[in-house]
Amino acid sequence: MTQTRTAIGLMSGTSMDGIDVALLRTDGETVVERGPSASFPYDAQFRDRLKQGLVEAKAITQRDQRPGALDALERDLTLRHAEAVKTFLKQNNLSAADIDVLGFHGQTVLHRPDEALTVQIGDGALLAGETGIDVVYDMRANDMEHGGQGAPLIPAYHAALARGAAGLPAPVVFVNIGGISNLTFIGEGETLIAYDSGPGNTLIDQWVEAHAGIPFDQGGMIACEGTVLPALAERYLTNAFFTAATRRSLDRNDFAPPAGSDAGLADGARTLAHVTAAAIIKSAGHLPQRPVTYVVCGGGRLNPVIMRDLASLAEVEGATVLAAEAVGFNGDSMEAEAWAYLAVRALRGLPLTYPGTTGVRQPVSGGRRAART
Ligand SMILES: Nc1ncnc2c1ncn2[C@@H]1O[C@H](COP(=O)(O)OP(=O)(O)OP(=O)(O)O)[C@@H](O)[C@H]1O
Ligand SMILES: CC(=O)N[C@H]1[C@@H]2OC[C@@H](O2)[C@@H](O)[C@@H]1O[C@H](C)C(=O)O
Repeated sequence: MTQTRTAIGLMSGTSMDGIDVALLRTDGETVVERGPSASFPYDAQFRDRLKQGLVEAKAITQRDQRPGALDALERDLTLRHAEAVKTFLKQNNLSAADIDVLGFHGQTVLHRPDEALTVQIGDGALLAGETGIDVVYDMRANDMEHGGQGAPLIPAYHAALARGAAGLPAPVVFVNIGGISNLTFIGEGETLIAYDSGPGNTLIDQWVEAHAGIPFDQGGMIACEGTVLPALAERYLTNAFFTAATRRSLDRNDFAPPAGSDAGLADGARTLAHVTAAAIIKSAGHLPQRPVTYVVCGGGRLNPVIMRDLASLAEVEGATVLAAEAVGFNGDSMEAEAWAYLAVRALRGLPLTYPGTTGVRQPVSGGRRAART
């Protein structure tokens, strides 16, 4: 029998809102148990440092380079993850000895799949030393080295969840609406197809930050006061990303927010919420079959304006949209759970990605290991 391991996944996503932590018991194939989860938000000052880090990362040509303040940022980001792990363990009456491995995503500061360059800052050895737990990190690189897009990596976990959830009307598509959105199609015989589907919340976040000084449009309160501006929406939805013959993964900066003169605050937020929903449906048009069910995770599912638009666009195609919770999953912690799952797969040398999920030449494992000291 294969060993069931207890893993903690750590995700700092493209929204740069904080660290999601989740515990998972798994053998790397079956999800034996989804455990507790928590979020540790970044303060405004640290978010600003991360944003500055994205600017400095543009100078990177080799993935181990850390120009400007990136070196210090990597260290501080890692120490914040270590603190998050320690607090999480304490909150759940656990000790380091109870955990077999940490799956550490780090923070993507640069993602250029066309140049086979993806950079996640995060020091695995430092995290292992600080927490006393083995770490698997840098899980995107090997996929890229084998011709993949380096993203998305969550599909293997979506497939495991779908296997354990009897009665989900198929074909099912998992949608993650984070800073960027991505989707995973699970068809007959576990056919797995996945790709980034477009801008998620990042345009909305940048828009309301610039024009209202707030980090995100909580509950879609601003968007629901506005009207969709069709010309502005079309500017995004006619981007070559949606019509290209092959799917490519996105960098946070691939889509820029509108100029201040393009819209008022509410109309801008409303239009961008529509773009988020319409981008998903448009991208789903590249799938071999129309989905019957969309299961939505990520922070975007908490914006009712996005969810309403997504539901009405899906309905036209005969599909139903469900928040992850409606089918018993946790939409906030799914990515962190996935990183726990992937870490255990990496320990077993099992594939993390497949030709259908990242375009990699053959299924490959990945990740680097750092042993506890
Ligand atoms: N209550 C809410 N109402 C509206 N939007 C919300 C709410 N909570 C979170 N969000 C949105 O979700 C975003 C965070 O989503 P999430 O944590 O899934 O992203 P991420 O993991 O950083 O991104 P990615 O999946 O691209 O790596 C926030 O920046 C915000 O835009
Ligand atoms: C390079 C990178 O960090 N990509 C992220 C980003 O955020 C969402 C989307 O773009 C996805 O491709 C990926 O994260 C998810 C968790 C993944 O790899 O599955």
